[in-house]
Amino acid sequence: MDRPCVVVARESGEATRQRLAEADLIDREFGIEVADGNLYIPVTDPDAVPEDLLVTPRDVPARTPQRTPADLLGYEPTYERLGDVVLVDEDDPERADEIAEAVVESDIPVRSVLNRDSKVKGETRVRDWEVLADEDGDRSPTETVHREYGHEFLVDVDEVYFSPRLATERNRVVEQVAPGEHALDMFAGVGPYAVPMASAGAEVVACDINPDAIAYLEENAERNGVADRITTRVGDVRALTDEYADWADRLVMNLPHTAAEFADAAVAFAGESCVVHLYDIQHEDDPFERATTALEDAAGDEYAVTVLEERVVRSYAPHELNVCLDARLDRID
Ligand SMILES: C[S@@+](CC[C@H](N)C(=O)[O-])C[C@H]1O[C@@H](n2cnc3c(N)ncnc32)[C@H](O)[C@@H]1O
Repeated sequence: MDRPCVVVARESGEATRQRLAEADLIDREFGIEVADGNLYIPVTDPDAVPEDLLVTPRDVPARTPQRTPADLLGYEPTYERLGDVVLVDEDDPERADEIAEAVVESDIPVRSVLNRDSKVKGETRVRDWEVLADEDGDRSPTETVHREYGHEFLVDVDEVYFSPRLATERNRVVEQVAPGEHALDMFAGVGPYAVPMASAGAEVVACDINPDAIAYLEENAERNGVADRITTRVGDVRALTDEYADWADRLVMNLPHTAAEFADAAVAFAGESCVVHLYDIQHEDDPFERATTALEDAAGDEYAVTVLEERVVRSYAPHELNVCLDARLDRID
């Protein structure tokens, strides 16, 4: 029987599949079909599909039902998938073990199950993990390959900060990048902004204080074929203000809680006209005030600050929001 499917060229298939998955539009009762260089992705609600995608009827095969951890447990556990690693956030050790066992027994592809063992810590924002299950003793249970909007990232959550939850937000920023622009990723991690910005044609400088993050970023630049467009630096990004003074057309400042303290460095990096994506975590009452004020104070009468977008990325804690301020700095002659 025909089902509504998004049809897309195979090269853009993974990026489209991810967009549809994030919008929760994939009809998981049917399989994705590859034919004639195209992917046919069954969707639950054709009217909700973004207008730039084409929907067509197609007789795609029904999927054999998969056993999920929830089927085995009788309740819906909370977990995130990062490549073939499953990340659990469970305080009760018995319940954590029960979830890990169900995850391994289920039909989801998994190599290891990790439980959060601390909050993110210190400058590098890395947390401790407890290994609950490790199905392949030959590889590190904390290292995996994560795929996001057509790019792949090798990441070890024991060595570097990484969150798969920001995929849509990162793509929103990357979609604004123009070929040839200078983009400086001030807190780059393993490169989930830097690598796709380079793929979009930007000349990228990526900095991180964590040497392991930069080692992974360099590996990820190679994996995604953009190593020639990314320059890396290890250390406090403020040490680069002379080397990259007046250089940037775009700045990514993804160090929520503290990025606003780096507004002076951002102004030093800014060229004639520079778009800044400044992330913050603030109370819901006025979540953009601190970032806006910090940029305006740092800009002084050297740059005009125009707010382009005030975006709520996600809820962080009760009454606290993770937000992104998009602003443009234009030099005043
Ligand atoms: C929240 S993580 C974001 C990483 C990456 N942008 C992402 O989306 O996955 C912030 C990163 O900033 C780095 N960092 C912290 N302080 C820094 C500093 N002063 N200069 C450069 N990097 C810094 C940390 O090591 C960490 O990798």
